[in-house]
Amino acid sequence: MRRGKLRPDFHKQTPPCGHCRPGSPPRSHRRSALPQAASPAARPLLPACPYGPTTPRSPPERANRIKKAKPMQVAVNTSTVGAHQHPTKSSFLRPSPPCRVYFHASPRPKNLRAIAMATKSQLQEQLVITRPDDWHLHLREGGVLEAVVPHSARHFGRAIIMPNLKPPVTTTARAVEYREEIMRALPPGSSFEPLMTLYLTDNTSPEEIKLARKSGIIFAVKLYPAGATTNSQDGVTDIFGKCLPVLEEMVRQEMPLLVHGEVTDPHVDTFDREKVFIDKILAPLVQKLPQLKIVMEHITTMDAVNFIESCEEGHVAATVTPQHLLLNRNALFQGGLQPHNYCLPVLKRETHRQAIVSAVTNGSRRYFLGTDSAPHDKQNKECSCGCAGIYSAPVALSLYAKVFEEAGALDKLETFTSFNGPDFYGLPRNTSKIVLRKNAWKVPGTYKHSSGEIVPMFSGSTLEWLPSDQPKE
Ligand SMILES: NC(=O)N[C@@H](CC(=O)O)C(=O)O
Repeated sequence: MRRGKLRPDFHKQTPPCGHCRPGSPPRSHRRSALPQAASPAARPLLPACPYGPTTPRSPPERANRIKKAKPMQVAVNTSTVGAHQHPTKSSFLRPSPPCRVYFHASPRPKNLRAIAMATKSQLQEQLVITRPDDWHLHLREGGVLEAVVPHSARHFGRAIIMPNLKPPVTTTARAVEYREEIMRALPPGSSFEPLMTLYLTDNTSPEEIKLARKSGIIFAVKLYPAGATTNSQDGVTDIFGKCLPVLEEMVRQEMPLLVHGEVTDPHVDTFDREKVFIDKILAPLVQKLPQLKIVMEHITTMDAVNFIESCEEGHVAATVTPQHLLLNRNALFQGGLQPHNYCLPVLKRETHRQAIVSAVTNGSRRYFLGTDSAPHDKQNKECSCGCAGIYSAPVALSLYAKVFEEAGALDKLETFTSFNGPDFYGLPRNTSKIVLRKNAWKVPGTYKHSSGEIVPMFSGSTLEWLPSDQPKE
């Protein structure tokens, strides 16, 4: 395959999950799907429900269910998936019939299994990994910035800072000012490094890209299709026309393009906007400028996974958020409208979530951590026209660890959180470490800022994998 060219079978790939037939499991799912489906813990997280606590299935009941299943057959009840689940008061939440997924696994000798379990239980106590970076972060300005930046700075070494402010960060001069504001808001002694980005418009000039590269503080340019999401009204309307000279300069300057991958055509169904963007914009862009480094931000579909896999490794990559790994679109409606699970691109159906989990937990170098942590004031989320964006910075690491643990892939977590991002951007990996302890901790209900409060993802829930700077003695 030549650099930047799409594989010819890109549009014909087998859906990786939910439709597998005996004898033909997609290769990408054989390893990760088995432990994920077989493990009773392998279900998306269920945060606090306004209707009361959820009732988990008792362990013996789970064991019977697994024992009764025929060999090589694992039942996945898709009705258990969603941010809120309430079996005891759920006359309105009728379980859908289980979706059967078939796997072929070779029998493993018992002693190997015992070794694997022992290793797993040791790993569960404490994980020490290279300090992660966040390759997609919204910090905002003023009081909100001051309230949220300590959460990112506590766990992450660096972060790619999104430029969708009001007005957006379209020039190097403005990026320098914004960076200074971020540095002033950091807790004393913090070594957190903001990696700044420019907001691409139809009027961005190639000279601005040269300036950005020279500045040494700008690491990428962000493409928002005009009208796609929060503060994107000044975004791009003519990528292959007005923006082409800028993109060509970005190739020369080796400046990555970060893409919000959704079309804005109101006639395209919201749930199809990512796929249509790939077909109409991204795939042609990769063909046209095969040397341009592109990050498809916050991917949400198996179409995006297939696209990323079809591209030359090291040229096109993707960030993945905790919400798109843990939640499907049921989480938007479970027990009533859930504004704090609303982000863009919107959560998709379960088969897409599974495809993304499988892609990131197999150790691939094409995917890296990008929380898309996007704080909005509570009032602007819980209102008649709520903002898109999930505030995940304080919980993100715990959630990523949960995803990898449930996929039986904790050994791949560090690659995703701490290696793939810097390797793609051509930056050194962090040298300091962070510890994740298997300790239960409760997510605060809200975080206060100067003029209001922010509700974090999974607010009020109990999570495991508490991040800390200090290894246990
Ligand atoms: N993710 C979101 O839903 N919102 C982001 C913008 C974005 O990345 O789409 C925001 O800035 O609020």
